[in-house]
Amino acid sequence: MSSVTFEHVSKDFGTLSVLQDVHLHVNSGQFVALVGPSGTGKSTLLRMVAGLEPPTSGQVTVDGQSVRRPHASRTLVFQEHALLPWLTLQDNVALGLEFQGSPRSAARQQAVEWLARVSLGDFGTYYPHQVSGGMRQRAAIVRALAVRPRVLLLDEPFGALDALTRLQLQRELSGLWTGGNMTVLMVTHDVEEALYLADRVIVLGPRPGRVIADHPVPLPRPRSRTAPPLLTLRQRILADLGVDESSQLKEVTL
Ligand SMILES: Nc1ncnc2c1ncn2[C@@H]1O[C@H](COP(=O)(O)OP(=O)(O)OP(=O)(O)O)[C@@H](O)[C@H]1O
Repeated sequence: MSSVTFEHVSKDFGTLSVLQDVHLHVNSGQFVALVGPSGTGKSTLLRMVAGLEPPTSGQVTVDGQSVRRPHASRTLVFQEHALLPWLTLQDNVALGLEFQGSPRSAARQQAVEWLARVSLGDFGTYYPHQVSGGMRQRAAIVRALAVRPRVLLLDEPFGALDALTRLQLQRELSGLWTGGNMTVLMVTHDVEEALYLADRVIVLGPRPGRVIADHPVPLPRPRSRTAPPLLTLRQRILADLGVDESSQLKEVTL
């Protein structure tokens, strides 16, 4: 587990000011969700923690050390799964473990165990194109978890999935995270997903993105999605985002 701090972080792409003076401290072991309108720099913040994008000013630190380049202790999972198509699910998961120095047989055994934790125990020998989108995304998530990163960065990890699969994967991630000690930063457009999973929901305002609200979610897990405190928080977050409640959307995504 590691703490992550954004200290007065700003980011410009050419003349476009994307982030302005973002100040945020994420405690070691915390699960933080970032929500906000499209184009406010949420993915850019994750890429900065991953070491893929430097801030224009300010700094991003992990455990007090300035992030300068990618490191295996910080893993990024995208919306589009990034499994290697020429490897089976089992070998995809095992690969990261082998990079870390596990002997091949031990890595493959661990990969089987990880896949079983997300109901993919019977699919280890399948190639990515032979399984569904939800199954691929599950495999991508356990591939990231298997190497036991200190910081897990999730960029709309369930965004491309149908609603039912998304709910199922949210439940699985909640279970996996409770058992694994790591710091998680997750970007999502789904306020309910943020409230179901996170310890804290950070709201970014319109571009140039900055933190406009920071809501703790003081509920133990597993959570009921309809718990009254969550519904109250949801209303507050939607108000922060300027979403009109009268639209009566059953499931609100931004
Ligand atoms: N490498 C880049 N070069 C130029 N512009 C970029 C680059 N990366 C991001 N941007 C711009 O920065 C802005 C913020 O992008 P980013 O993907 O971080 O936003 P976001 O909040 O994650 O958006 P969304 O919610 O739509 O995914 C966008 O206008 C995007 O075009």
